[in-house]
Amino acid sequence: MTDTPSVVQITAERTYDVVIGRQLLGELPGLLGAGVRKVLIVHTEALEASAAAVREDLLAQGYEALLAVIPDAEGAKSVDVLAFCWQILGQSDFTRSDAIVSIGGGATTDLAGFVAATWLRGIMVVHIPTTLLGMVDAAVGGKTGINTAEGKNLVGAFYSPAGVLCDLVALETLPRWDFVAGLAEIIKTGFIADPVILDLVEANAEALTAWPTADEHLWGVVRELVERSVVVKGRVVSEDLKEASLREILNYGHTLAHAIEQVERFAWRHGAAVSVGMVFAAELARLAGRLDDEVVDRHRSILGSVGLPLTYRGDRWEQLLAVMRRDKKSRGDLLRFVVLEGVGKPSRLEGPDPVLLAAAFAEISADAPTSRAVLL
Ligand SMILES: NC(=O)c1ccc[n+]([C@@H]2O[C@H](COP(=O)([O-])OP(=O)(O)OC[C@H]3O[C@@H](n4cnc5c(N)ncnc54)[C@H](O)[C@@H]3O)[C@@H](O)[C@H]2O)c1
Ligand SMILES: O=C(O)C(=O)C[C@@H](O)[C@H](O)[C@H](O)COP(=O)(O)O
Ligand SMILES: [Zn+2]
Repeated sequence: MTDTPSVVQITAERTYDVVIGRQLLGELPGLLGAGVRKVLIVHTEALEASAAAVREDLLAQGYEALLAVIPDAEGAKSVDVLAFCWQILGQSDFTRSDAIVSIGGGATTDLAGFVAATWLRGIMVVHIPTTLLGMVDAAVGGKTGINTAEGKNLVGAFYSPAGVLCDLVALETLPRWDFVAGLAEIIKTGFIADPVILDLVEANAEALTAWPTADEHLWGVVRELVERSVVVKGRVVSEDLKEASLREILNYGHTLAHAIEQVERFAWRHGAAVSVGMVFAAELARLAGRLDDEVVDRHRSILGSVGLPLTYRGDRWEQLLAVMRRDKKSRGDLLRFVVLEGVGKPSRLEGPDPVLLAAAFAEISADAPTSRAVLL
């Protein structure tokens, strides 16, 4: 694998680079610039060593650098953790010329991005994603936020970072199932916009599920998957940062996924829920006469081939439906879904008949009928 970093430039609110490569932490001062004096490094305990290394580096370069240790995973995305970070910033006199650096998975970058968006109505943030999902999706594009008791990401802001450093070295320690969860968003990107991604995953499925790996070829594949996913996301958010329309395609599979996460009290990984959500969306599109069997089958085969779940328990439909009504794509009583009309051909399905929705859910419920003739 080449050691030369690749750069994807995004113009959304501001112009910034997403740098993809190895050993990139030395690039951080260049992204922060000379005007910044204080930096709050937001991280979880799992990333303590990386955060300490970044802090040492920044101190050596003359910055004042503080650490904020936040809870792991979805535990970070709460109003209490947000207030904890605000308190550190306030007590340390952070001004508009200071900055936040996040080091961690998507939960950390979502929280830290929202801290940056809200402190003094917006200070600089640089993300250093350390999960596959963070690199290909969460750290890129400026969606930030927290959960509330009523649902996932219900409070947040669109707030673009000043830069993103995807240092692939971080993936060496990423546990297999967190790596696989990241593949779900990569596969999503393949279905909505880049079929080459699907080919790459299909050709390397077995090896990808044996993560972590020392196989140089596979590292090259992972790098290409990260680059391709970031290119798609960058293109979409550069055109529609605030999700007026096009950006909704990045939400493929998420209407049901977020409901599953909520009903499961966040015991499911986001990527796993997105996997089930995409199979549901594919079934919905098929039942609505929009998508052919072949593409629906390809959802099950590719997601299943990397070990992602394809079904959900059948007895929670009413609960899921209630949560889905709070999805950000809803308009009043109108439920709206991103569906596909083919690979790379996303569209919307608005206000589907409740019978159709229930039938699509029956197809993915753990006690799903083997026949696909539910509505025929
Ligand atoms: N803002 C967006 O556009 C966007 C996009 C996709 C997902 N998200 C959000 O991202 C979150 C999911 O992100 P995630 O899958 O990265 O989960 P996560 O942030 O919960 O991280 C998963 C686990 O990996 C650990 N970890 C992180 N980096 C590691 C490393 N290098 N080595 C070992 N362990 C490491 C973490 O401690 C955690 O336990 C969800 O909250 C989701 O809503 C946001
Ligand atoms: O960037 C986007 O836009 C996305 O929808 C990407 C999703 O993968 C991500 O999970 C996002 O956080 C979901 O956003 P939400 O608006 O549905 O909360
Ligand atoms: Zn997602």
